[in-house]
Amino acid sequence: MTRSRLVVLISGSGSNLQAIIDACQNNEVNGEICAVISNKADAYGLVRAQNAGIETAILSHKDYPSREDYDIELAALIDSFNPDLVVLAGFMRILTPRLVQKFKGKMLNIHPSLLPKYQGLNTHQRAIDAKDDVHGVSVHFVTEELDGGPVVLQAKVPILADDTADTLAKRIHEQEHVIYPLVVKWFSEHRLTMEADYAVFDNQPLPAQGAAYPE
Ligand SMILES: Nc1nc2c(c(=O)[nH]1)N[C@@H](CN(C=O)c1ccc(C(=O)N[C@@H](CCC(=O)O)C(=O)O)cc1)CN2
Ligand SMILES: NCC(=O)N[C@@H]1O[C@H](COP(=O)([O-])[O-])[C@@H](O)[C@H]1O
Repeated sequence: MTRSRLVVLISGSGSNLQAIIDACQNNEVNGEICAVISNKADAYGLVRAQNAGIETAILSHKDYPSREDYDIELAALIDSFNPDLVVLAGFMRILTPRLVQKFKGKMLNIHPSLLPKYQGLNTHQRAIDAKDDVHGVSVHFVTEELDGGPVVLQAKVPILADDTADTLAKRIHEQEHVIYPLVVKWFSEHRLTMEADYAVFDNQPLPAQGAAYPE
């Protein structure tokens, strides 16, 4: 089966990018990352991509007068790699409806909350401040509504009494690196559609290789 062409967008450390790089390199995912695009020149994820021999591009939003102008350029850059899937992995820019519509159904994002709770930023601290006992992470399709697209897979993580945003984020990151490659794998095997509702994993043991995806 032809490998899915992936373009990954980042703004920072790129640990989710690294998880997907590793999953592609060990053939857990039938995909190849054609390019990594960052809006930040100092994103460590660019180093991760270069170390893996993956083409990188920097497109700074600060170089454009408006969000629309930036997204026109970003859409053209993404398109130039002819992706089957666009993966937002810590990409910290809100995308305009025009760009979202161009890639709708083949653009995923990972968000550090159990959507629809805590859309937006600073989710870990907000969950702690609300005295929630459970938090988590969601992989969802990207739509015009910020963090409002159909959720594909979530992982739940308990909030411990002595948790800080940093200690909670560390445990959430661990689950991110499990579920994001899994969802990318399902997409590369043509098993996902925006129209379906998928299950939520309560961090149960993940399906055996090749098992059916959520009922
Ligand atoms: N149209 C959409 N765009 C984006 C989505 C989406 O679902 N629909 N997901 C986000 C990812 N994201 C949370 O998961 C997110 C990223 C960035 C922001 C934000 O407020 N960005 C600010 C700048 C913040 C900064 O530079 O640190 C901004 O764009 O002005 C909120 C949520 C990606 N885009
Ligand atoms: N709103 C988007 C958002 O906050 N995404 C979050 O950014 C981090 C990126 O880490 P990484 O650069 O190490 O993959 C991840 O925790 C991801 O959930």
